[in-house]
Amino acid sequence: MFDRDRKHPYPDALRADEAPAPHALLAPVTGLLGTWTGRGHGSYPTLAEEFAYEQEVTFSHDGRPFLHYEARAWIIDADGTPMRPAARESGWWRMQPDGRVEALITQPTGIAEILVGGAADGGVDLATHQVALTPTAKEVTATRRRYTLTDEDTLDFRHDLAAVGQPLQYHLSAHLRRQNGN
Ligand code: HEM
Repeated sequence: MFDRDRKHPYPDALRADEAPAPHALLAPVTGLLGTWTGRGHGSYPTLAEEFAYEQEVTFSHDGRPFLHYEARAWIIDADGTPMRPAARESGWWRMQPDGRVEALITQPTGIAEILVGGAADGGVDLATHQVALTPTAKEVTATRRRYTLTDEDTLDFRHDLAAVGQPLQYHLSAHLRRQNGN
């Protein structure tokens, strides 16, 4: 049985200056390591209303040349009070030479995305390579995700979406701050 108290022999690191040392191929993305939180807005032509949300995003690594990515969001009202849980996703960003990135991201809404792109100058730009859908998932044909480190503690995020018959266009943007300590 899984022993919750057992210390994992290969824990993930949330910072570049803690063990294990980041793999050399992580160099273009070490600035992303850690936990980020902040607020964002979203809309889509098929939705009656815009929405505001709060999000927590974590990037970690275990010394190998990939990041573990985890994000969860919840809808908030105008005062910032949580209204209901929203999107969750997790995945792996496989770093290649020259800052190329191959990402695999899955969502509980039945969507599995494979994205390719690049990391350079404090920014990551990922676009759909393939999308796989479970039989009951909404139709998603493409996404584009852009992350920009505006300084070492501030991460801007924009997510474009092609879904339910609509062309690729704005779905979300958020302004995230690094959580203290990581
Ligand atoms: C921070 C992350 C996200 C938030 C807060 C968010 C929020 C929302 C909200 C509030 C809706 C309206 C339906 C509802 O109330 O549930 C929606 C619809 C939708 N979202 Fe997102 N979303 C996020 C990420 C994503 C991602 C990553 C994808 C796909 C890759 C996606 C694809 C869609 C689709 C396909 C719809 C349905 C549109 C329609 O049927 O008209 N969303 N989203």
